[in-house]
Amino acid sequence: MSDVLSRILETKRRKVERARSTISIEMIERAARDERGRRTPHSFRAALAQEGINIIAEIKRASPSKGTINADIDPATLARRYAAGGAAAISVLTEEDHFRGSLDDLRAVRAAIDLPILRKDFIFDEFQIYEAAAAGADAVLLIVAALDEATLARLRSVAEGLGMDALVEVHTVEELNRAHACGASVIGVNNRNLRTFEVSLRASEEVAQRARDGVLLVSESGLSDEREIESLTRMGYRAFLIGEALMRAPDPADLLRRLRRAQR
Ligand SMILES: O=C(O)c1ccccc1NCC(=O)[C@H](O)[C@H](O)COP(=O)(O)O
Repeated sequence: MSDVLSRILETKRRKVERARSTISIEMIERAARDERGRRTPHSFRAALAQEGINIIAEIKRASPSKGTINADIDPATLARRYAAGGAAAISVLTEEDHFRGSLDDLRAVRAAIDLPILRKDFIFDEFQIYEAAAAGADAVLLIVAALDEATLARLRSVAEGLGMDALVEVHTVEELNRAHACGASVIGVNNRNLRTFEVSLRASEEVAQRARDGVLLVSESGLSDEREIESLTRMGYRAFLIGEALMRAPDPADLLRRLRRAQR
């Protein structure tokens, strides 16, 4: 596991332990089921399988690779701009120490827009999936590099049991094989190497060549212009996750519209 990932997981473990000592797993599970029952849940997978270019627009205040990106945004206002630009779904980074996100950001986005929401965090415990659902998320991120096979499979089925999707993230073909083994049907390919922070579309290219039929692939990270989207659509991608470029764009709705017009 990369050093950065180990450091993030270490701080996250302490946070989850603290949260678990204030609210029981039964209570958070009940809150999750209540929230899922209160509204017609959105299908993250269906939103990404629509015709054309489907973009998951991310709310990302800061990151380990870039430091502060745009820390003072109002998540609800930004999410409305993303929706106006035709985003298929919204990703909210909820990790606090390295990305300056929070579950409050996710709740604010849930109250503001009517699109599927992904909780983007470092998830290793079902408690975090219940927290995500209780805050209004429709999908969670599961990072293959951070989880053993049994945990990956268990967390995926906890998400499914709540009617949520799991975006199972890989960076290499070896990780893709582990994602296949756990039955993942939505697989995100992170173009960013989490050890070196180097970004290359080769990751998306290599994984696309080995992905099983029927799996919905999402190309993630380092995307900012039409040419990259065009080249990825030629590899078979129709779903993309974009953070920093949208966070820095003077008019994120306009950038989304331009990217969605990219041609094969
Ligand atoms: O972005 C980072 O520096 C980072 C470092 C360590 C673990 C995860 C990291 N990012 C999470 C993401 O997956 C990205 O936020 C997401 O794919 C969007 O990437 P980008 O469009 O490059 O902001």
